[in-house]
Amino acid sequence: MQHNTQGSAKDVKLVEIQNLTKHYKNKAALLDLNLTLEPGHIVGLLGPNGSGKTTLLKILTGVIRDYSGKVTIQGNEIGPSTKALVSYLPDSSYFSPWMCPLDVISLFKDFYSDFDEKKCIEMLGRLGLSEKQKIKTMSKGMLEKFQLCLVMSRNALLYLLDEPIGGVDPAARDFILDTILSNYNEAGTIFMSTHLISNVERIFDTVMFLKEGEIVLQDDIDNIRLKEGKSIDQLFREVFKC
Ligand SMILES: Nc1ncnc2c1ncn2[C@@H]1O[C@H](COP(=O)(O)OP(=O)(O)OP(=O)(O)O)[C@@H](O)[C@H]1O
Repeated sequence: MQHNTQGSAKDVKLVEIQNLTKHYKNKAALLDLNLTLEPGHIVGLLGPNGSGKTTLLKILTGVIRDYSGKVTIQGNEIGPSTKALVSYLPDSSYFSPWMCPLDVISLFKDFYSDFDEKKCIEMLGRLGLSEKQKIKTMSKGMLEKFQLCLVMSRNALLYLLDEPIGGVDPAARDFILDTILSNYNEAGTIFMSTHLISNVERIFDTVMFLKEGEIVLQDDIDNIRLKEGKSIDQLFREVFKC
């Protein structure tokens, strides 16, 4: 696998996006977006419905390819080499309903050299999930927990999590967030979208607000709280008041 070898490691950003624009037919979902992510951060990607969060995550994953602008991960344009660096939790399930976790784990083991099977099985147990329950019989929250176990069991450089706790009951949310915190590769970065800001903001060190495909705020969470004197949830409600 070819990875970028140009420039010093210090110069190469984990994620670098320049002038990214994505249209669906004639509607812009992302508009001339510029963004840099450094390793070792937990970044919240926040914005109202339809602001472009899923589109941005899908572009970084390589699922969406028809865009303009420059998008690189570790200096490499999005492609097979970057897919190996990225662990992606999509906003919906892509497994066959007849499969059980053990079937999917076996696929992940074959597909990703950085996948830690033992870690995944341990995590399933801690979250109270059975290795043999068919996907089609799982509730939305159970399936979300299972997908999260898979994604967090990779030793990736970039974790892209699209609304990871949307279907999880409130009592389990903190447990899931702690599962995320204690299972990611700390040399990497988590880039996470969520609408459950008050539940999740404690784990972010940086947040960005996306509005109609453009970044309208990006800052360190402590700076925001200091400058604004309010929580991220409160600020979000003010900025995006309907
Ligand atoms: N497959 C598609 N075809 C046409 N338009 C799309 C498609 N997917 C997304 N869009 C449009 O692109 C814009 C951004 O959508 P996107 O799903 O990225 O937003 P989002 O911020 O993730 O929203 P949500 O918070 O509701 O999940 C929206 O206007 C949406 O209608």
